[in-house]
Formats: sequence, structure tokens, C-alpha cells
Amino acid sequence: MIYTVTFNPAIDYVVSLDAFNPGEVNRSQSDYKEAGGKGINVSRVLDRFGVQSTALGFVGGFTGKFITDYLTEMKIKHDFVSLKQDTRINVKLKADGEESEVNGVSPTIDEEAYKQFLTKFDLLRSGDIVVLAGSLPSSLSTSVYKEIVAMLKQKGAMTILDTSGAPLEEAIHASPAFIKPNHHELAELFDTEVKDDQDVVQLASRLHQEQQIDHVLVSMAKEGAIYVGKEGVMKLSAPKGTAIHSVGAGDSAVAGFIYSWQKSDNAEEAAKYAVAAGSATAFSKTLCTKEEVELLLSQVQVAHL
Ligand SMILES: Nc1ncnc2c1ncn2[C@@H]1O[C@H](COP(=O)(O)OP(=O)(O)O)[C@@H](O)[C@H]1O
Ligand SMILES: O=P(O)(O)OC[C@H]1O[C@](O)(COP(=O)(O)O)[C@@H](O)[C@@H]1O
Repeated sequence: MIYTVTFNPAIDYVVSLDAFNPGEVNRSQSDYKEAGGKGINVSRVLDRFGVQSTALGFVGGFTGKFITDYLTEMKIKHDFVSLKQDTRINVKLKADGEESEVNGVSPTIDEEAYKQFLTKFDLLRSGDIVVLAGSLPSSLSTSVYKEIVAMLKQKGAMTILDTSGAPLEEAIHASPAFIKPNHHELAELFDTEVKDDQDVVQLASRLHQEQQIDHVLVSMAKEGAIYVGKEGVMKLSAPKGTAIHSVGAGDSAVAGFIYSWQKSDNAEEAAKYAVAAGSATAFSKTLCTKEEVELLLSQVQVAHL
């Protein structure tokens, strides 16, 4: 079974206009709303690949209901803890040829709600995959991911972590099986600059060796990704294309890795699929489909470093 965990889901409100003029009334040319947040997006992409998962986490208010209704309609299983406050709304603004984001304020998760959430793992079985993804609301300790990774590993689960900042910095010490920082998050993690592929390889190798993280996939947007892990070190080029909407590209890469890993048990195949899935999402209006990913797969070149 695959579980995805989103502590901080969101309605992604995607607004497009030719030009954004600050201080003036701007009217969108088109807009739409999607159920977002990193774990939820992983569940949505897995669903598009024909793989079932259960989305866990916290939702609240009318915005939370939008998310559960959305998933129910797509027949994606979910089992969220209900909060009193509203789930946030994240604005994704596409204007002047650029994408900007304003991510909203998170609802509070109190101790009671957190305890309730932990009971969702009572049925977890050895070999299950758990994806922990996205930011943590400020009401929670930044050590939450570290504690959950340690607890899940004891139960024999494969832990996949996609987060940034202090929660990532702490959780790497619990050795999750897979992490997918982008190159900015990697640089932030080591409080340094990442200037070239060599820097990425050096830092990712430290995560693999010193923290015993089996698979480190560093995504680099249109530059593709670098994999450092059990199956060596490789650079994967991204397919060429026009980026339309890159929100969710990272989440698609995570879903792509899991999907292919489950089938092949081969990290090179999985990393290739991850890159193709990320690019397929970047090249489309919303999250990728399996057909879109498979059309791009042969364009992902792998160079062993
Ligand atoms: N402009 C782009 N062109 C081609 N592929 C892209 C582009 N942006 C993202 N991708 C694909 O999506 C993956 C994840 O994107 P990235 O932006 O690095 O992640 P995140 O959204 O987590 O920051 C990349 O490894 C790449 O395969
Ligand atoms: O939890 P965070 O870090 O605020 O990120 C949430 C946002 O990230 C997304 O999951 C997209 O993530 P990626 O573009 O990294 O794949 C959005 O759906 C959501 O609005």
C-alpha cells in the first residue's frame, strides 16, 4: 500500500494574465482551482498512472471540503484529520512570462489532531511506502518528519521525503529511503552555493554516504536531475519543450520514481521515469498523464558520472 501525507494541503488557485500591474485592478484571463499540496499531488499523479494510494494529512473548513470532494470525485482514497480552521489557498500567478507563487497561511494542528493522525499508521504493514511531502504548519515542531520517518522505518515502511528547510535538515538524520530536494533546497540544506553539477554530486553524495539515504534525486528544473544512491551517480537530462505550468513538476517526479521503482526495482529506470514525469507536468496545463510521460521517456539521456 502507498500512503501520501500532506500536513499542509492547499487549494492551488492558478491565475493567468498577460501582464500584472501592481497597484492597479488586474483581471485574470483564465483561472482555475485544484486540490494541491505535495503529498496530494503525488496521490493524484499515481492515480493517473493507475496506482492506488491513500492520501493522509489534515484538512479544514470549506477549502478542506473542496479538497476531499475533489479526491472523492477522482476516486482517490483519503483519510484526513479534520481541523477547525480553513485549509490554505495558494495563489499561482502566471503573468509577464513568469510564474510567481503566494502560499497561504496554514491552519493550526493541535496535539489532539496530531495524535489522531498518528493512529492512521496503525494498519501500516512492512513494505508499505509512505510519502511525506511539503511544508509543515508552524504549529508543529520542525522535528515531526524526523520522528515519523524513524517510527515508520521501525515498522518496515519505505519512507519517501520531499520537504525543505529545517524539517529536511532534521529528518535526514533519520535516513529516509528517498529524498528529492531541488538544487536550491540542496544548497540551503548545506548553507552553501551550488554552482555546477560537481557541487550537486558532492553534496548529494554526502547525503547518501553520511546520512545513509538510499536514493538522493536532486531535481534541477529544465536541467533535469542528478541521482546519487545505491546504483551509483548519474545525470539525467530533461526533455526539451515549452514549460506551460511547472507547479507540481517536483511532485510528479516523486510519483514517477515510486511508480517505476515499484515495477522495476531499478533506480536508473525510476530516476528516468521521474524526470520524464516532471517534464510532462511542466509541459502541460495540469499534472501529467501516463501517456504524456511515456512519450517523453526516450528523450531522457542518462550519463553515468
Ligand atoms: N522547464 C522545464 N523543462 C523541462 N523539464 C522540467 C522543467 N521544469 C521542471 N522540469 C522537470 O520536472 C522535474 C522537477 O522540477 P523542479 O523544478 O526541479 O522541481 P520542484 O518543483 O520540486 O522545484 C525536473 O527534474 C525536470 O524533469
Ligand atoms: O507545502 P509547500 O512547500 O508550501 O508547497 C505547496 C505547494 O507545492 C505544490 O505541491 C507544488 O509543488 P512542486 O511544484 O514542488 O511539485 C503545490 O500544489 C502547493 O501549492
